Amino acid sequence: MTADEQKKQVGDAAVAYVKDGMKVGLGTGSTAAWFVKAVAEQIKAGMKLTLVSTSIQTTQLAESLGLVIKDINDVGMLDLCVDGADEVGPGLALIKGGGAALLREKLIWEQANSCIVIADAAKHVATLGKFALPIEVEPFAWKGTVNRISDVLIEFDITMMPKARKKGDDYWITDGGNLIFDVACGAIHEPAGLASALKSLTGVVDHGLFLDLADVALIGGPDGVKVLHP
Ligand SMILES: O=C(CO)[C@H](O)[C@H](O)COP(=O)(O)O
Repeated sequence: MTADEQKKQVGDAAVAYVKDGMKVGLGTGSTAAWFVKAVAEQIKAGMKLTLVSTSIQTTQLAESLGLVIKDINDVGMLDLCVDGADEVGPGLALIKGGGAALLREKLIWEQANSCIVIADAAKHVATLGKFALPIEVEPFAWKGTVNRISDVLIEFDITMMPKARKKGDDYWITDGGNLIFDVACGAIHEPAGLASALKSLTGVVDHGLFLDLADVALIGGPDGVKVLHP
């Protein structure tokens, strides 16, 4: 079973958690895209949902399928958010942001009563950190911010320098107008400590560690979908 087949498998499986009348957050990325397509099928079949999106990319996909995306500020608390991840670790600690949507994703996740992460089997790991940790940085005075990030990383025995994400020759700019720096951590032994240390830095808008946010993980694989809880 290919990774893409597993992504479809979990995107389709997540629809079982969606009930008529719910307010639902749509994640970003190739796995979440399968969920968006499955939601579009449900709506075509008559289900009524209020939808919000975690990125311009997802909004464009949803609208191309005929879905209506509401402004998050007009809908209050969400019932559910379904999104992909780059790594799913112990306790459903996650690395997200491979698609550079981590800030809007985290905002939507934190405004949802329940969050489901969907991923193919390769994303399920024993220790977070093989996937480079994305950090979203305010562009003004970014060099100073990156120096402060490097100092924090050293405190956590991470010696790799943050690397600016680029699109061709240009810096990658997020939907919110910020830069992304990726850190090849290797292994993150203290995710909670690292998350709060990074978040405390002026100039760091947010980072891709999603801790204590996922309620359920659906992991794809040849033997079917595994359902994990923290
Ligand atoms: O966090 C994300 C975007 O910011 C994505 O959910 C994550 O990168 C997984 O993407 P994919 O499903 O394409 O592997």
